[in-house]
Amino acid sequence: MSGVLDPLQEFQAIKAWLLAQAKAINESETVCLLDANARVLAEAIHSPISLPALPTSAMDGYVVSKQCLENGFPARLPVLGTLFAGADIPASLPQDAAYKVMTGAALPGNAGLVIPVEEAQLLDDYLLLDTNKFRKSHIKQVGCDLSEGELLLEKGVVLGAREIGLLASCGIAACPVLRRPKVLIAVGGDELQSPGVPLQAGQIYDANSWWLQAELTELGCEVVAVLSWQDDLPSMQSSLRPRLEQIDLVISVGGVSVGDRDFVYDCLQNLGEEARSCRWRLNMKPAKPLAYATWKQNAGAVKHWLALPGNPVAAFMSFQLFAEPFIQSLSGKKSGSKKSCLAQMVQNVKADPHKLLWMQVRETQEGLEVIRQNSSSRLLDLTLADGYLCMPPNCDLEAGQTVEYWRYRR
Ligand SMILES: Nc1nc2c(c(=O)[nH]1)N[C@H]1C(S)=C(S)[C@@H](COP(=O)(O)OP(=O)(O)OC[C@H]3O[C@@H](n4cnc5c(N)ncnc54)[C@H](O)[C@@H]3O)O[C@H]1N2
Ligand code: MOO
Repeated sequence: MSGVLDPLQEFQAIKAWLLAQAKAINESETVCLLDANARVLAEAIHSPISLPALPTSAMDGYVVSKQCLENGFPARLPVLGTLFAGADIPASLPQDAAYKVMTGAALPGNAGLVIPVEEAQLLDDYLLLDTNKFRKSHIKQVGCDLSEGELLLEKGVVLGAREIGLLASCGIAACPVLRRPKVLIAVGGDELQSPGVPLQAGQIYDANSWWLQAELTELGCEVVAVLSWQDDLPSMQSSLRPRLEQIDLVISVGGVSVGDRDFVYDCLQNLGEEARSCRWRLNMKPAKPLAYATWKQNAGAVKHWLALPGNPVAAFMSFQLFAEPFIQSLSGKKSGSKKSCLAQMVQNVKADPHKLLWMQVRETQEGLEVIRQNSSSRLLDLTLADGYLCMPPNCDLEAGQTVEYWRYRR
């Protein structure tokens, strides 16, 4: 793909090709509403009931029948009792009397008007209806919020508080959701040490498996295991192979470049006869090297491997640009793509003459500010940033210019 296309087109083409490989996992399970948060709906859901199911008072007040209203005003009506939410409903309202009524109380079919307490005139326990001023009935008619059979949620919707509330309001206690993608995290390098353990000379702390677990959990994946490989191919293969049966996706970080001990692509090429693998060195910074493989395991299940670069910021950007949308597709999410925002630049920023740059940006009162270092390893930049923007080669940015950027989830 490279060589013919400019860096932005090349990036877009690779991303589109990768996303075309990520078919939604087509297995579902039923979960109760409490466990449905952040899950992806496996089927469209229609309302089994109308809301409200009966005419209902929208106010605390007095209710009179349609016949009362036809009788005309002025009228002086005795108040026979009170209708409460959840209590028994009279079969019909009388034509010459009123009831006191509370918000949410179901009403008989011939209810014509609810007069809110604040607007009602009472004399000696009689309701006085002496004007024609009542413009609103304050009665919620059957199905005015939802009618039976109405589409509530489409397949692929990610369930959150609003969706769960809607389902609960229709009496739905459990719903079908797609199985979460099962992901294996693989990081490696002889230099890696776990946080919490003192470093030996030449060692560094493993950062990648940690942010990656946080990202994957937030995206609704099941992280099946976190493996750390040593820098030799046989041990890498022997630690990974037994795990491949039980996963949908491997995300590896590191070992994908051209170093003497970068064995990840060798691993990708040895995943079985039907395996297909690709590697790229994109003309961009960060997130230059990338590799991908897909293969079928014994039972025919399709598996994927996304190999991201080891430099932590490069890996993080590679995750944002490729892995996150890939996982959204795999998860069957209806609207997986990150929405962009617009803002005005605070300062001038020089583009690279040849490469596409992904720049970390911070939102300020004055506008959008670029965090200038654009380092592939400085994780501090990510914590200072609110998002990132794309600078194609030679496309300098000027102060005051409106630019598109993508915001991090938090
Ligand atoms: N001759 C070339 N060398 C390099 C190129 C190139 O095009 N030609 N590309 C550079 C770029 S860009 C990147 S990005 C890196 C990617 O290399 P790898 O994916 O093979 O990653 P490693 O070599 O394993 O590690 C790179 C760097 O990141 C540190 N690292 C690795 N894993 C972790 C981790 N889990 N937590 C924290 N830090 C980690 C590792 O120690 C290295 O410093 O290649 C360049 N080289
Ligand atoms: O992607 Mo490397 O991606 O510049 O550090």
